[in-house]
Amino acid sequence: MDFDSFVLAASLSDLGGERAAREHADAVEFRMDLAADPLAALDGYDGELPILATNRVEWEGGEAADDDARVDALREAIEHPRVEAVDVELAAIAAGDGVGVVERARERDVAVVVSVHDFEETPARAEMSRLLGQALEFGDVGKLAVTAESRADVLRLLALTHAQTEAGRRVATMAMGEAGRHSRAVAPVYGSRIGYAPVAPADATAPGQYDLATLRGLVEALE
Ligand SMILES: O=C1C[C@@](O)(C(=O)O)C[C@@H](O)[C@@H]1O
Repeated sequence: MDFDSFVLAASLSDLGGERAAREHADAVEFRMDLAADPLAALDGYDGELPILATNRVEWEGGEAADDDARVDALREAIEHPRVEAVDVELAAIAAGDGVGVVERARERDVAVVVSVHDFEETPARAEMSRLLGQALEFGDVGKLAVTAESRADVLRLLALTHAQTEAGRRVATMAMGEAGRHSRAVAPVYGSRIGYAPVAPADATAPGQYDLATLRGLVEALE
């Protein structure tokens, strides 16, 4: 996965959902933290879509405990031939335990998405810019998911997305929550490289997500 252009990822906790995702998605985001036996699921994967592996830690909105097992599982996932990208939290890199994942991904030629989530607010532009700058020191893509409370929040995120893209940086941005919902359709217009969507609305992995078919339709219509 090179993220040269927009990638729509179907967020799945069960890789069996790939069949239903195929029609609209470019990739699967496998939420390992939400799966019962993620490494066995990877071994049994015979889908068509490439996999972005995420093992989201609990303090960043996921369900994985913050222990060695989480990071070890991510490292093992990288060895799987269909895993073409891996998500590592910037905070995990800063803490040190994410560094080995990035290094192994580099050795395997697996793309690295370094992510930051803010479940409270949309920070000031300078702060968002700083976070993406740090993420891009380690990742092929810097991903920033913030929480919007107003249209002004979304505008700030979109303006930043546009500026980063114009400067040749690969970023993925989205505003979580109701007020930010439309950002998921509009941010790709300004250069955001990744969108995330569940196949069915009930399986949303973040607040404000559209279902996959809807997001594909919106992104296509705005292209
Ligand atoms: O980091 C992200 C982005 C996301 O939080 C979203 O807002 O769509 C959804 C997650 O599944 C994914 O890992």
